[in-house]
Formats: sequence, C-alpha cells, structure tokens
Amino acid sequence: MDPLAPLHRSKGSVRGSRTDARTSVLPGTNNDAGGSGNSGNSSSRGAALAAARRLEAEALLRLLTVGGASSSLLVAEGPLGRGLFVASPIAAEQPLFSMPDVNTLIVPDPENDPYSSDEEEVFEEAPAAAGGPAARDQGQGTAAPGAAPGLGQAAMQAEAAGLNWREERGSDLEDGQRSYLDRWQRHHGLWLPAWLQGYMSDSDALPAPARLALWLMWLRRQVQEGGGGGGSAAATGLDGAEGGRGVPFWRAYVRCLPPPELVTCLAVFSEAEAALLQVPAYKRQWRRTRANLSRLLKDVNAAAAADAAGGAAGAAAAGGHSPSPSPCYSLEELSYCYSMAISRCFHLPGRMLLVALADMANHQPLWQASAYPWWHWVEPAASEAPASPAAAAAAASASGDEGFSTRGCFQFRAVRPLAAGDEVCICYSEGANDEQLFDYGFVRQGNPYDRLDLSDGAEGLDPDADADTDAVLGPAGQQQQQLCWPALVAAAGFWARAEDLASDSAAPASSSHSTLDAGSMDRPDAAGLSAAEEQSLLLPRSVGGGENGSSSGLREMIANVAAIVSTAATAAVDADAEAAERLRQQRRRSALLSLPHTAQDAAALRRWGLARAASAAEELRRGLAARVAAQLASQQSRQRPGVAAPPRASASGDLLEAAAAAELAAVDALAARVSDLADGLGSSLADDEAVWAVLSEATGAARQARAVAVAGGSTMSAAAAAPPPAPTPADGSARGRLGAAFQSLFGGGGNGNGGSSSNGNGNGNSSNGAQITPAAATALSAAELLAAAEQHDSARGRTALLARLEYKRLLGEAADVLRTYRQVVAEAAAPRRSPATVRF
Ligand SMILES: C[S@@+](CC[C@H](N)C(=O)[O-])C[C@H]1O[C@@H](n2cnc3c(N)ncnc32)[C@H](O)[C@@H]1O
Repeated sequence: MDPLAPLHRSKGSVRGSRTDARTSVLPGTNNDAGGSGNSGNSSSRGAALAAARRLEAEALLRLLTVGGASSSLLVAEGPLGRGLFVASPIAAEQPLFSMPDVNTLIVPDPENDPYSSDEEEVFEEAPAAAGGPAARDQGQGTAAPGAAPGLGQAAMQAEAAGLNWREERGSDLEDGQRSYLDRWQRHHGLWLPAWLQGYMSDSDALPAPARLALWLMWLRRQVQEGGGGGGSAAATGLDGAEGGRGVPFWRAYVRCLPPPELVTCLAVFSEAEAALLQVPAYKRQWRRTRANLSRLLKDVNAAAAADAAGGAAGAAAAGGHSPSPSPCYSLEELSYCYSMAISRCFHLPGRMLLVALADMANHQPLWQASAYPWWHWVEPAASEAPASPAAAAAAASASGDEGFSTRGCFQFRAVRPLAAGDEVCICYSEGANDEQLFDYGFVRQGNPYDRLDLSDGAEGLDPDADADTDAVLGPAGQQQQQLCWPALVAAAGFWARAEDLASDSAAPASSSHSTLDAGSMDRPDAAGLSAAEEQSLLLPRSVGGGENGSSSGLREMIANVAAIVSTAATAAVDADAEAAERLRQQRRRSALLSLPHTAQDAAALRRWGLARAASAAEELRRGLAARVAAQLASQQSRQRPGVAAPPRASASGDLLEAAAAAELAAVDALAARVSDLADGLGSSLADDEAVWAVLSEATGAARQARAVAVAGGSTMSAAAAAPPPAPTPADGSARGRLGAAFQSLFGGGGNGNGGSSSNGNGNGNSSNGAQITPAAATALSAAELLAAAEQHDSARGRTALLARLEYKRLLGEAADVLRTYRQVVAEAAAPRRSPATVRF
C-alpha cells in the first residue's frame, strides 16, 4: 500500500469539506478486539491504565473549560474503550463541544487543499447576524435548548485574547500558518525552536501528519521537562484563568494520550511484533514506514543538534549561560507521535489538526455516528471588517497579518437528538483493513471495503534505498493490483441497492444513510443511483483511475467478467438442478460476506431471501448486457482485412467462448496468486481462531473478575490495582490466566485433529470464541496453542492476530468467489444443451 495513503485518509474530515469516507466498523466487534483498540480492558493492568487515563481526561476537561473550550461531554470507558459521552440532552445539529483554534495544533496540508484545485467552496459561511462577533457567534443558533451553557464562549475568549486566525481563504497556506503559529506561541508562551519552525513553515518539507508528529514530539519533551512556563497541572491550579494556556494545558493533553504500550497503529510495532502480522503486505508497509521514520529522525536530530551548536556558539560569544543541550529523539518517540497524529487528527481543507478531547471520540460507521466535526468560522464584526481592499491592506499591515480576518473554533455537532449517556462517535473514514490497521490500529471484521493486494510486492520495497527528506513517507510509486471486493461481487452478479437496505425497518429510522454505503457524506444525493452506479462508486481508486496498464487491465477484467456473467445469467445455462442450487448458494454466500453485515443487515437479507438483492442484480445485469452488446459492435467494427477475423456478432457464442477462455486463464492466475498468498502465511486460519479463542476467553474472564470485584464493593481502581496473575509456562497445563482460559475452552486436553474452523462462515472472530470446541480446534498441540496465545497477549499481539485472521478469511472468501466465477464462466461458455434455465 502506498504509505502516503493514510495521510489522505486520516480521521474525521471536518464536515463541509470533501470526504471520501465510506467505511463502517461493526459495533461490538472491534471492542472485543480488546487490545486492538486501546480500551485497556484486557487485563487489570489495562483497567488501571484506563482508570488513570480517565482521571487525566477529567483534568483535561476542567482545563479546557477554563481555557476557552466549552463542552457538554464526559469522558468514560464504553464498549469501544475510552470515549466521549453526552452529558446532557442535546438537539440535532447543535454543538457538543467547541475548541478555539489556538488550543489546537494546526499544520498546513497542501495535499488536501481544495483551494489549490477548482473545487467549489467547502466552508459554510457563518450566517449574517447583527452585533459584534461574540454576539454573532451566540446568535447563530448554536446554543440551542439543551446545549451546554456557554457554547460560543470559545470564540468570545479567543477574541478577547486577540486570537484571530487571520487568513484569506485561498491565500497562501504558509502565510496563514505563520500568522497562526505566531498567535499560538504568544498564547502559550511556548517558542518553537528553529529546527521545528523550519519544518513547520515549509509546507513541502514533509507531509502534514509527519509535521504534526514533530510538533507533538517536541511538546511532549517540553511538558516532561516542565519548560515553557508553568509547573504541573495541579501545581499551577486547574481552576486558574490561565488553564487553557502553556505547559499545563499541553501537559494535560499529552497525559490524555494513550500510553505507548496500548497504541496499536502499525508504525509503533517492534520488529518482533511486526513478525506476528504474517501478511507480507502489512510487513512491507511496516518496514517502509519505519525506514521513512528513521530517515526523518536522523534529519531531525541533526537539525536540532545544529540549532543547539549555533545557540551554544552564540551564548559563548556573548559570555552567557550555555543553552539547553540538543534533544536527541528516539525512533520510539517519533513513531508514537506519528501514530498519534494519524490516528487522532482531523482535516480541514488545506490543514490538518489535533484537537484535545475531540480526539477521544471513537469511530462508528457514518450511519451510526452520533456527531460530526465542524469548523465554526466567526466573521469579523461589521465595525471590524475593512471597508475596502485598501483598508484591508492597511489593517493587515498594521496587524502584521495578511488577508481577511476570520476566527474559528473546532466543534462537534450532534447528528441527531442525543440523550445524556449516548456515546459521541464520529466516522473516521472508509478503508480496507490494511489502511485501518495502519491509521487506527484496528481492523474491521467482514469489512466490505477490504481488498486483497495481489501484487508480488517486488517494487519499491527497499527500506534502505536513499531518499531525501522530501520523500519521507512519500509515495513508493508502486501501483498495486488489488482485488476490490464489492466490485468483484458486483461483477459476479450480486448487488443490493442502498435504498433497499435502508428502507428496512431494522435500519435506523432517523438515518438517511444506507447500510451499504456507510460513509459518504453525499449519501442523500446518492439515493437515486442505480445499482451499477453504486458499484462504480465503490471501485477503488486504483481500479477507477485507470491511470496505468495494470489498473485499467483489472478494470477491464472486471467488466469482462461482469459481461460474461451477465450473459451467462440471462442465457440458458446447462446445469443440473443440484449444481445450480450449489452455485446459487455459493453466490449468495459471497454476496452476504461482501455486504456490510451488521446483525440487522444480515437479518434483513435473510428475511428477504436476497430477493431484493437479486432484483437489484437483475438491474445491474441489464446494464451490463447493454455493454456486452456495445462491445460486440465495437469489436466488429474494428475488424480489418488481412487480420484473423475476430468473432462475428452473429457468432457471439464464439466470442463468448474466446472471452471465456481468456477469462478462465485470468481467474486461474488470480486463484493461484491467492493460494500462494495463503501458503506464505505462518499459521492456518484454524490455528489463529483457536489462539484467539484462548485470548478472548482470557479477556472475558478478566472482565468477569473485575465485574465481580466491583460488585463486591471494591472500587474500579482498587480492582485495577491488583497485579495481573503471572503468566505460566506454556506446558499445556491449565495454570495461569491463559491456562484457565484454555481449559475452559478445550477442557485442558490437547487436540491436534487438524479439523476445520468452527466458524464456517468465516465470521465472528471474538464473541463466539468460547464456542470453539476441541473437535473444531487446530493442529496445534496444547502447549503450542498456549505458547502462541502468550505470544499474542498484548495490545499489539492481539491486533496482529485479528488483522491476519481477517486477512485469512478474506483469502478464503476470495478463493470461494473465484471458484464460483470459474464455474459461471465455464458454464457460460459451454456448448448449450437442453436448457435448465438458472436465474440468480
Ligand atoms: C481518536 S482515538 C479515539 C479515542 C481512544 N479510544 C482513546 O481512548 O484515546 C482513535 C483510537 O481509538 C481506538 N478506536 C476508536 N474507535 C474504535 C473502534 N470502533 N474499534 C476499535 N478501536 C477504536 C483505536 O485505538 C484508535 O486508534
């Protein structure tokens, strides 16, 4: 995968900006991943950390409240780990939280700058209202009944502090950034060193998340060292008016970040942890990122040392004290900060930002998300607004800023009316599991946007290759061939229209978003799309772009297969009833596996017996049949004298046969690649499922123990303070936490029957772990199983295990679909005999 890709897809595009979000995460799956997220629920150590982090978050909340942010949020542990919750009921579209720009970290993000292209205006204008800026802010209807008192205060305080984010929309990003940085430094009394200023002021020097990472890395050191004016949050008084400034503020923020051992984004994996990933594409991506980060680190440390040397020379010449020594940052620090940046940042057009507290919102698919990010612009008061361009220029030069004055704050707004206690979840982005793993440190079970990388990974993978700083985290230039799951299944003839699913009563009534397209902000506009158009929406960029041979080749392949399948489906297919039924079942299963399947989706599809999906597929086929006809016509018209005659339109059967032969070869090649990929992995799906069963059982047992302790009157922190039982050697006996889990699942006995997974449908990686019985277990001996479980008993170990489990399921499903394809294509091309018409 292109390591730059996460930079374009990171979390939470602010509403109004263009977003390519279209993903969903099944509720109740990733939270069970335990260590996959940073819930910290998997052990008493996790609970202790969670409790400590909750206290930090409370401290941050208090700081924010006095520092200019306003919120009606609480921080608590929920089903997805630590998250944000609604403190008091709030109406739809009202702000839940507001943070002045100066209390965020903002860097330019030219990669995501619509002003540099011809895209339309993406910010909503602040509605005109009478009065000064503060009155206007309050008069925008933002403080609705039920909203927390004081919303709008943020902008007022920002104004009082003279904190206007002066910039002209569409003006040079770097001017705006200089002005913002200047305000930021004055506000916090923290002065960025020259080396950091250098990275900050040159938008082309580094991608935005890397710059955010450097800023954060420097800030962490500042607050650890207590520099920059201010003691500990407690010592300086959280209730003081200065609470939103300087070291106390940023110390509280840094303390609220997840501790490194609970971070599961790919960039923080050690060599040993990366080995657990098994999947070559994941490992390659990890290696490339680490190599890029190492190069950046070398650069940064050299620049910081040069600064320090310059400072020392200056100080010596002036006979003063020697300045502070050059900081020497470690790869661990940088990769941690980089992971924080990519997993917690938000997008504004042309900018990327980190926002305290807002970055504690967990992810849900768009149709389930309860809030959305919003940038609230506050226009200057009429009295402030320059009367003419000349006056604007004069005002700008007087203020030292350029451009038109705007000020803003970051907000979360409610998607729908929310009750106290509702979790505030936003939709981060769409993405295949490799992207989600890289960006956020979790994978989605049955992710409909998942796809297999079928490239052999031979190009652009030399981690030691020379690259200058500009290329850090830059594109490797490798165009990968990917099998896009929805496109593949749609091509096989199955599709369900978004409206069909959304109209089901099981779907959330208030949501206009479909279960099929879980993330597009434009969803309501897309409601009228045909199934074929929906399919094209889901084509990944590498297929849809058609920029090079391989992607257009793949696109063609999909179109070809679709055409053939369409012909096959509408033609009389020679097949006996039993084979036809088998085929139909396979295809239904493929469809089910590929559609977003929440419990409701699955129930709805079962209830309908796929009738609606099938009818939508019919619609798709009709469209494709027209394309086949067009193809035939165009091939016929390209026929030239002297060249072996291509099949004639009248002999469409021949053409079909020739196309099918080519198609069979392509499908076989793909199937071989899928099988190679499966062979190259270190363990089987069944092995991994058994290991996961032990781990999740252990997690369940730990939760249960904690619940008992809490019910018995002990406090959360007392329960959390109890040391976890020491792991026992993996000797197969049922001792220790994992041993007990093992025994409860497998009765303590070994297995070794090499049977297939109990999870025949490839789903349910967590909650059904306890249903795995010895009969359904794996070829691993008891000792091996325990050893493997112990090896994975950490946040990153569990994440690696879940990630490769999903990958293996995807491989299995791909093999299934390819087999089905093969059968359909072969049948389509076979000479017709007495027809037993099969309609799918
Ligand atoms: C922006 S933070 C959200 C707050 C985070 N839970 C915390 O306590 O700091 C993003 C991280 O939260 C976790 N996370 C968020 N949504 C999740 C989900 N639906 N499933 C699993 N983990 C999730 C992942 O670890 C992700 O990297």
